[in-house]
Order: sequence, then structure tokens, then C-alpha cells
Amino acid sequence: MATVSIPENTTALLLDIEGTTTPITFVKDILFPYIKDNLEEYLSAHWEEDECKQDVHLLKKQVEEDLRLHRACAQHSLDQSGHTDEEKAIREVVDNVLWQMASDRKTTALKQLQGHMWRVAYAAGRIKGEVYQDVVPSIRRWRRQGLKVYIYSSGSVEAQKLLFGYSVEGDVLDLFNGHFDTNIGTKVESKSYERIAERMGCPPEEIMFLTDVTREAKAAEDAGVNVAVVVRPGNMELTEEERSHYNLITTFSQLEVTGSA
Ligand SMILES: CSCCC(=O)C(=O)COP(=O)(O)O
Ligand SMILES: [Mg+2]
Repeated sequence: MATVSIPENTTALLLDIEGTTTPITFVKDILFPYIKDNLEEYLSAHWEEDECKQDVHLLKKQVEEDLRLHRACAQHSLDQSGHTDEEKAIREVVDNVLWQMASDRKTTALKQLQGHMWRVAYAAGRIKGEVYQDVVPSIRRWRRQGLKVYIYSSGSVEAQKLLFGYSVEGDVLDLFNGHFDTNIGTKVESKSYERIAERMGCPPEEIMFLTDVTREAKAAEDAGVNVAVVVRPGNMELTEEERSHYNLITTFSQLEVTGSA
């Protein structure tokens, strides 16, 4: 198994979740179906609570933005009048959320609601966060070697903490120095990586980002961040050009700090 060097000046590793620390199938076959199956019941049960009201408010803001950019179809828009009865309003939220999920959108509004819904399932032991076997030992090794380790996922920070707090390996939240989500910007915008570097208090060149998505890798590279593309079973196929351009790893154990044995 070929090793890939973590550049010598690196002080922090930044990790994607889906397709990188965690199988895509966990997200697509466990997490997302949970939302689809429980959405209407969840909204009905929590509709009058502040947190749920804020989630719905954020979804409405997203619809306004989508309409402004001509992205939303009329039947998937939330009612803007505010003069609708509760059942109809819930139905509209359900339709909008399912529409967003069908296109695998990564909006902050969608991800915030999903995070709140998963909380109950994790706490009740109905879901355990999957992580590839190489993930925890590799991160522990990097931490011993003095590197900081952060997560950057489209999943909300709350959803990230649930996944690692209730993981198949137990509570492994101590692995991470911090978490970032789309509140800092989308993962395909290079500005997001500049902001993350600012928040970490280091230049982008000291960060190495691991992801399965080459559009994210390109955005990070454009910001000056070093990247390795993670190839896991079920991840999107890479083109020949991508395969030759990026450092590829199939497991975290391949990543070695330069100069370490
Ligand atoms: C953080 S758990 C939920 C995963 C999720 O909703 C998602 O969109 C994953 O996106 P990623 O940026 O980790 O590929
Ligand atoms: Mg990913």
C-alpha cells in the first residue's frame, strides 16, 4: 500500500464525512430514509416549539432565495402568505424537504432540520454513526504526532457531533479540535476554505483537506489548501485526469507525516 506524505509544514487536517470518514451508504440508506420516514410525524409533534419554528423559518428563507434565483418549482415552494392552516403548512414543509433531499441539496436550512431530527434517533440507540475502521486509529496517530484534526461537512455541526458522539466506536468526539459546516460557506467555494484557515488561525498552506468530491478538492486547492482525494467503495468514479492530478488514498493509514517512520 503506497503511502502519501502529509506536507511537512502541515498543522491541521480537515476531514469531510460522507465518502471520507463514513460510507456513503450510511448516509443514503440509514440517515436519509430516517428523515423521509419520520418527517411528517416529527413536524406535527414539534410544530409549536421554538427550535422547529426556527427550522421552518430557515426553510422559508431558502425558498425565497430559490425563487429569487429561479431554482424552486412552484409546487415545492413553501406558502409565503402565513395564512394557511397547520396541516397544510406541514404538508408544504414536507414536500419542500423531500424535494430538496431528492436533489441531494446541501442547504443549511435542510441540514439544520435533519440534525435536529437525528438527535432523537441517536440518543435512543436507533442509529449509530458509522466510521471506517482506519479512521479512529489514524486520527489518534496524527494527534500524537502534533496535528490538529477538524471536520468540514455539509451536515450541520450538530449532526456531525451526533455521528461521532454516538458512533460504532463509541463517543470519539475527543478526536476533533473543531467542526465546520455550511454556515462558513459551501464546500465547493474556495472562500470557505480561506475562512476556515482564518478561524483555525493558520495559513491555508498548513491545512490538508481529505474529501471524496473533486469539486470540493478543487475549491480547497484554489484557496491554497493541500488535498488528498479519498477513494472508498461506492464513491463517485474519478476521471483519468482527476486520478493523475490528485493524491489518492483508499485508507487513512496511507497518510504519513513527512519524516515519520
Ligand atoms: C454529518 S452527518 C450527515 C451527512 C450529510 O447530511 C451530508 O450532507 C454529508 O455531506 P458531506 O459534506 O460530509 O459529504
Ligand atoms: Mg463527501
